[in-house]
Amino acid sequence: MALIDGPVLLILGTLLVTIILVKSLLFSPTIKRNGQSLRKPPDTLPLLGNGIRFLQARQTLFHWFTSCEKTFGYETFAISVPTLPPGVVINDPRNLEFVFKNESLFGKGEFFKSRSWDLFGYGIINADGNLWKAQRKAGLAFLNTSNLKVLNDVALAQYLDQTVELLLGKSEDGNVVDLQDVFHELTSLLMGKMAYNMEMHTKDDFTVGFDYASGVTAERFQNPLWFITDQFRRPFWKAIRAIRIFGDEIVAKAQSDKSEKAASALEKDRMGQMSGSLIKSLLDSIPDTEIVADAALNYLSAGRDTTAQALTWTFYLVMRHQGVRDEIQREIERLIAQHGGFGPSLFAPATSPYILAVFTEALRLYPPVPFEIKQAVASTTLPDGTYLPKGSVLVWCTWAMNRSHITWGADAEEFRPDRWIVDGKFVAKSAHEFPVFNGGQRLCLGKKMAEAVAVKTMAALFWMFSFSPATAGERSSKSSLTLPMEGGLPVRVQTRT
Ligand code: HEM
Repeated sequence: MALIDGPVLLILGTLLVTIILVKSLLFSPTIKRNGQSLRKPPDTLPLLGNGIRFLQARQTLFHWFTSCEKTFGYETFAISVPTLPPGVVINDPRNLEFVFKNESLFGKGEFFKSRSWDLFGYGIINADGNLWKAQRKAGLAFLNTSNLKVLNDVALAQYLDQTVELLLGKSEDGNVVDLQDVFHELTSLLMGKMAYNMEMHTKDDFTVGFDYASGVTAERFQNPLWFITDQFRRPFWKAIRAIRIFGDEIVAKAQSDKSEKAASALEKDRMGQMSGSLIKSLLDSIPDTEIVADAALNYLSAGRDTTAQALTWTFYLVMRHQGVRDEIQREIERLIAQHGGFGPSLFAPATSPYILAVFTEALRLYPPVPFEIKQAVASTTLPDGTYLPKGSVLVWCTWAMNRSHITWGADAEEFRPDRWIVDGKFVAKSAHEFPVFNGGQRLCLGKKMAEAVAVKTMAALFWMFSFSPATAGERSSKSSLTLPMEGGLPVRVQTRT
């Protein structure tokens, strides 16, 4: 579905043409390579540039970036959208390595912040400088090695038992179950308890509102007139209000937890001691509770939605590849045989190379954060000689980079987990070749957590159940800042005999 249609498109079109004319009179782009202008995608229009293309549905845009990558290979090319600063798309891992290594030259920038402000506010996704440092430090404390062990071995094990119970019920009554919902419930319970000491569910008003607001925010990056059109989207402002109220509730709950007697902490079990440790760290290091609330909401979005979506795409792909399913089974059986039984700490990224490879390969084809946008804080030159004036927008499309034939070979579009295995071991790629978790100083803080949660969940569920799709055909993603599956993933589930 296109983002805008009918008469609205006509009015916006007229407005756009006016803005373009003014802009082209006032501003001439100066992005160059070796003194020459950069090549543009073949369908670039005079004056409108790639503006119309960006109004199209998100999935169509992914395909467009992928076809541009096929046309240009690693060559950096120019894109232009009316009302926006001049921009480039990079596909060469060398250029991305430069961006990751020179974080101070490429900020989130006004382009990103202005669009995501309503949703992310002062949170880490939007923050630069000291505000970013304080939130990152609190996150590092939450995700330290001993906490991760409790999170995986105790909390996840408990919530996975609940998931298994639910699926057992579905296997008995033969009803269809939406696996995306199942995974979202699992990660909501996990993040809610461990990070905030709260019970959170996938159908909570906050979650539904956040999902909707994320979709509208994503469309802002495609619609150059978002600041006008969004004024009339009342459901969006309602959702934003609900999100803010929930942020305040998280902080209020943490403050009241904090004022409980310190002595009671000594009596708690390991899970009790870790519960709420992210929000505690945030409150300890940031005096302003408004910022703490934003930080808490950002962490929730970063940690739970991405992981649930990644698991959904993984199960979708495995259901379509019986050979991969069989290989997962062999790895599970091998580990169980080695250890004499099924235990919660048996399956981890380090012990289960093939399961980790399956998850990583699904992330390659369906990266939960499919685009990244930065803005040049100062004029700079990329390793390939592209000169970017201050303020230029720099985009990389992880979705397209992950399908590059140059990086991944002729079978880049195929789901082939074996590409990650060498001599029986999982071999990772560098962040600039495989930017699914970002890189440099802003490498995703939850990478290890996501991988550990995924491996355990896959092992537990594939050991117990077989899954088959309840609907035919390919699935695609819906509009969002991340990559939720449109319509969820309806499946039938059976216990394995
Ligand atoms: C498969 C799952 C995940 C994927 C693919 C993923 C991917 C990413 C990406 C691409 C970014 C950079 C976003 C940007 O700056 O525009 C990021 C940042 C971040 N992620 Fe993850 N993430 C995942 C899971 C998690 C989990 C489980 C957590 C834990 C709470 C987490 C916490 C964060 C945080 C705090 C940041 C901001 C880091 C910073 O700016 O310094 N992520 N993630």
